Amino acid sequence: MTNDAPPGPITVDEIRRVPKVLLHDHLDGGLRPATVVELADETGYRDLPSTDAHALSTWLRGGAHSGSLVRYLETFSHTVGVMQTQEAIRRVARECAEDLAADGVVYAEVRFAPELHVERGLSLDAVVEAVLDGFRAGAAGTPLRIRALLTAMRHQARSLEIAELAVRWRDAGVVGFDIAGAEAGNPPTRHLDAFQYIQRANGHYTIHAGEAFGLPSIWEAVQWCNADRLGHGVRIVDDITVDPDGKAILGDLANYVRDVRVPLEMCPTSNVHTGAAPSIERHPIALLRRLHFRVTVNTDNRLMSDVSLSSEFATLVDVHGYDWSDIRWLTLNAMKSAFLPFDERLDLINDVIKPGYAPYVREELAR
Ligand SMILES: O=c1[nH]cnc2c1ncn2[C@H]1C[C@H](O)[C@@H](CO)O1
Ligand SMILES: [Zn+2]
Repeated sequence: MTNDAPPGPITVDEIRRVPKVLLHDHLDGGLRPATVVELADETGYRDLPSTDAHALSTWLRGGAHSGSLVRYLETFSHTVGVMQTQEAIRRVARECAEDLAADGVVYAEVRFAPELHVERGLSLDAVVEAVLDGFRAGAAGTPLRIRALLTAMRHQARSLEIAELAVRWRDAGVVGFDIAGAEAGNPPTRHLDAFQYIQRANGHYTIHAGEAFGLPSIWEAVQWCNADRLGHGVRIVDDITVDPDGKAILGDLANYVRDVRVPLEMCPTSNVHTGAAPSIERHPIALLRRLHFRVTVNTDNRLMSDVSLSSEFATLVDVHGYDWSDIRWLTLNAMKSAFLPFDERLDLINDVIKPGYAPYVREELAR
């Protein structure tokens, strides 16, 4: 319910000005196109499909909008290709923080796979160090608080090593662990030892699941691996049927995910590009939000999908009629689901997010 809001439709500029929270964003999926070109030149990376920033971004976006996760992932070889020195990684991380701050993001968890950045001899620790340095420099003097998640590639066998790395850097800006990459054929239980290691260390992890593969992947992530959150999780709708008069009937897994409030890191535009959802109009986010799953809205890959967090919200406003109350609800969901300590989450909710939406949504009427 919107009230006290300025008259007229909600614009992307207005959305940019309210505080937002981003839980699912890949560092190597969010470079500025000009930076890719400049870093290729500086680091001697010769395989770019174009050295013109505009043509390159068109090429990357064309490849990403393929309807297939595997094809989508192929575009990352070029961004990862230019992120093989500490200097380059530091710059990408700094610009990432600057771009998120300029978009009005007040809290972000940005993920990357350290094992992809060691082609020229960097150690895993040196990669993490460079990212955290860059984040600090980019967020300095802005309201943005930015943390890192370490991702292990699910088709590789380094997840335990990456989990150990995440625990080693936990007090310096790394707040969690993740697995990503081609989902089909690489189920979460392949990495059970890594998840259990994090759990024994009282850490947190999210798992990409229910994107390119369906309910068995979500079931494994939740019931075998104990995921704190699900990356995407869109295919949970396969466990929900809606009868002709609109009543939803949930299966056991969907009920469980909703009952224990497993956060869903939804990335609407990316899901259309990888074929996980047929269109924004028919994206499961509408049903899942209506059924009060713990839905959050995210960007996934700002470069490949040509989005920002503000533009994702604006798309939901345009296509699904979301109002300020929806945007606030989704933002609070994200903040509650962050891997930040409870007292810091509470402070951000009470001191930053609620006041930021106060001109648009009256607290007692918020849904
Ligand atoms: O949406 C995704 N699903 C699975 N893997 C992904 C997605 N977006 C990016 N990745 C992969 C490619 C990157 O190189 C890696 C680490 O950020 O994570
Ligand atoms: Zn992702």
